[in-house]
Amino acid sequence: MSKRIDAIDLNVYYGKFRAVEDVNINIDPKSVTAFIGPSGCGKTTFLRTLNRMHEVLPGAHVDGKLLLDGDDIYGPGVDPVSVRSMVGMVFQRPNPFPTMSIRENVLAGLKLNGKRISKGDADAVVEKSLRGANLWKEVKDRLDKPGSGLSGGQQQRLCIARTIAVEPEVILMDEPCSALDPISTLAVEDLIAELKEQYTVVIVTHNMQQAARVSDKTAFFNIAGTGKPGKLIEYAETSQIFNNPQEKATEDYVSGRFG
Ligand SMILES: Nc1ncnc2c1ncn2[C@@H]1O[C@H](COP(=O)(O)OP(=O)(O)OP(=O)(O)O)[C@@H](O)[C@H]1O
Repeated sequence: MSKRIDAIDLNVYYGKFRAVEDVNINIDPKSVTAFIGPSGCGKTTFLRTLNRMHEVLPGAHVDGKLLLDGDDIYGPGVDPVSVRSMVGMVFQRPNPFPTMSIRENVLAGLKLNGKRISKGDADAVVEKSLRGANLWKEVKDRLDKPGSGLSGGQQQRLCIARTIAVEPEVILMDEPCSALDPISTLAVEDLIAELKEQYTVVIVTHNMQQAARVSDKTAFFNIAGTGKPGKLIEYAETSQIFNNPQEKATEDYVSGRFG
């Protein structure tokens, strides 16, 4: 339930504009990897290539290879929908479906994938996913109430439960705590530490303390100037990136000298 990711010479475009240039990175299964870097350096753009979400925009495309346990997700005949069921995504703002109950929200991804399951199996998926998202105890007595009635932090954990319910191999998180208060942030960070026991987790964060707290490895992206592509500058153990970076740009960024 956890796959390795290898990007090989990956370039990412919006039409003719190359937003991210020549990324080579190897991400281990059952680990947390943080993407950091200044605004506009392509963190989110690159993250969205990992489950083929990037290409849903008109003109957006990639070249290079993106291997999931050795299989190129951009290979001929690969169905992007099946890629997205293996590689789930959690967004910046919690986005539960507002008219659906908590229970329906957890099951929404499965239904979208066209899976038909019995009530008993659905109950088991709901409980397992909410437990996996550290939310079960808080909501078990109100599963039929709207998901939108939860706090922001609970809603984000509900979105994580919805992601887990489809049993992905990889979970991508795009600034998952940026709309949350510190206590909810801590709950999601604790959860990320648990998720890596089963999944490959990749998180974009602007919060360097958060990257230092939750990730095993950190990738620092940078951009030379407006209109230039973002590049992966340095990728290493998180402790090395923060305590002993090899590149001056990394050191300047993590020490707060720019960005
Ligand atoms: N839909 C789009 N169409 C065209 N260009 C885009 C689009 N989305 C992003 N870009 C451009 O791609 C580059 C990378 O943007 P991206 O959002 O990936 O950076 P980021 O590092 O995630 O930034 P931030 O930290 O501000 O979220 C930027 O130059 C941005 O303007």
